[in-house]
Amino acid sequence: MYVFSHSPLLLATGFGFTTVITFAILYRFLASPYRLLSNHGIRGPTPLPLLGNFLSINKVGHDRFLEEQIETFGKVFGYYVGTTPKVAITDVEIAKEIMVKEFENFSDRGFIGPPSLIPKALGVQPGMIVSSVEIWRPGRRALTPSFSAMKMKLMVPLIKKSTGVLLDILGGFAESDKSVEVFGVYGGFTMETLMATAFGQDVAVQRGEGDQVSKAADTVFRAAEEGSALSVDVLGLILSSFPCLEPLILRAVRNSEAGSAVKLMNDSAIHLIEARMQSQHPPKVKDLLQLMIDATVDEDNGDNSSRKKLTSTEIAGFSVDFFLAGYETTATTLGFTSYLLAMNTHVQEKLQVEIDEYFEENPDGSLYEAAQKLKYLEMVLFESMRLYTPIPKTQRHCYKTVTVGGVTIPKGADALIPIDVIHHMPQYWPDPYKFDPERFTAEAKANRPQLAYMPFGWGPRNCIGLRFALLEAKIALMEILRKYSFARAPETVENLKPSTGLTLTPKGGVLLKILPRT
Ligand code: HEM
Repeated sequence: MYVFSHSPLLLATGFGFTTVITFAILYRFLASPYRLLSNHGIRGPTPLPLLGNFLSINKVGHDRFLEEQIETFGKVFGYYVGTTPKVAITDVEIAKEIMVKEFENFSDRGFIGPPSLIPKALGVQPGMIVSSVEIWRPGRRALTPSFSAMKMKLMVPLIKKSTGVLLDILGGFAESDKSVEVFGVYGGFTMETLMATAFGQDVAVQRGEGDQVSKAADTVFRAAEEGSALSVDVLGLILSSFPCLEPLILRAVRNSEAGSAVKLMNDSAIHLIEARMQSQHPPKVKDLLQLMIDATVDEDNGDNSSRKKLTSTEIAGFSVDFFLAGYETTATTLGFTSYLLAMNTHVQEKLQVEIDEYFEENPDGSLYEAAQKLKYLEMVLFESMRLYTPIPKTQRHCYKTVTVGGVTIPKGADALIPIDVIHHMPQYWPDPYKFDPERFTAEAKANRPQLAYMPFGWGPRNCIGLRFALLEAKIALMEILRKYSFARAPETVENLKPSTGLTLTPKGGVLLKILPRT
């Protein structure tokens, strides 16, 4: 019996059996997270253990992957990045319920890649973009009045000042007949504007002059331009499947050039804010920084009984946040719009007629009024942001299993709203890749569901800088187009292929000619 039970055959069989059982248990363990969505009736592509659908996403790109799944599964489907469950929502009514009606259950964005890690890695106060609802709510409540239409009027002199420098720079290209890489030029412009407004720093960034802070800002800008070695999807995969690696990733963020630059910006902002708080002489021109210093927030639950000021650390977190959220998005909006105007000269001419007529009829008209009144300018900008959506995706983390529009979204899943995919859906946008500002007449807008267009997101957690961004972009375009026209350069590519990360950027930039208007 003893000898029999230890025969090599039996040993081998026993070993094989144990191995099979071990693999079966391991597979079951590894596959278990992937039952969440199907258990709630959400269909989607088959995930692989640990990787989820990462390989398919990586192979064709996130956008193409989403389009393929819509073809197979319809407007709502589920997939996994690593083990993180995602429910992609391209049904605009369901998106609206998630972003507005069910907001309390979807109040955070959850993990959105590198930006989520920055505050944790650097030990700085998170701003609004990545903060959880407890930090976000009082901050947003305190700062919303700083972005009101009236307060935005105060920003005009600062925006105008950096627009003046932008005009000089473009004028230089017009004179020399050299092609200009517009994305780089606009990056300098939006950075200088944000340095002046959100950091209270008067630095000639566009002229290449810079102090420590603007150099740090430039480092962050370049890091974003070059793209992170760890993409949003790769980081999502690593952290969901191998959470034990988080300390390593945090260390990498801390030691990166961009990480040190953000830390420097944050620390300098604290220094500057504290100096301003102690000063008896607030600045003559109110900037965003001063509005934040002046802002107050309810300490109790909204009964106005006691109000407190934001601390310097909190304000610094918001300043850095506004910088990160505001400079590249507005710069790329201006870049893509300039490209589209160069490629569609009839639109550019119509826009110039609108601008010229307005200023002929209102020789003393303010830039702020003009920005509100010029309808075609807004139509052009809106269509540009539809075609080239600066922030292609947003998301909301689900805290409690809930059924919206007949779809049950399980607790722990991210509801992903692919704004750019919605912006190209043929049922709302016939011939979706055509540039056509007429899609934004009042009549055309009334015939579409509201959320078919949402470049600034939607609901209580939409873009707080919306008014600021539109004002800045409109002022820059008005001032440029009064003096110059954009034109194709020999290097201008016919079909721009932008790359999609957290923001949309054109690979290799865009070269255009600047022509003086006669
Ligand atoms: C054309 C320029 C811009 C575009 C297209 C844009 C777009 C967006 C989008 C899509 C979101 C996410 C909204 C959502 O999840 O529903 C967002 C959030 C945000 N944006 Fe913008 N943005 C722009 C400029 C700015 C500027 C200039 C600032 C600041 C001065 C800014 C500050 C923020 C902040 C702080 C958030 C987070 C809001 C929150 O969580 O409450 N953005 N933006």
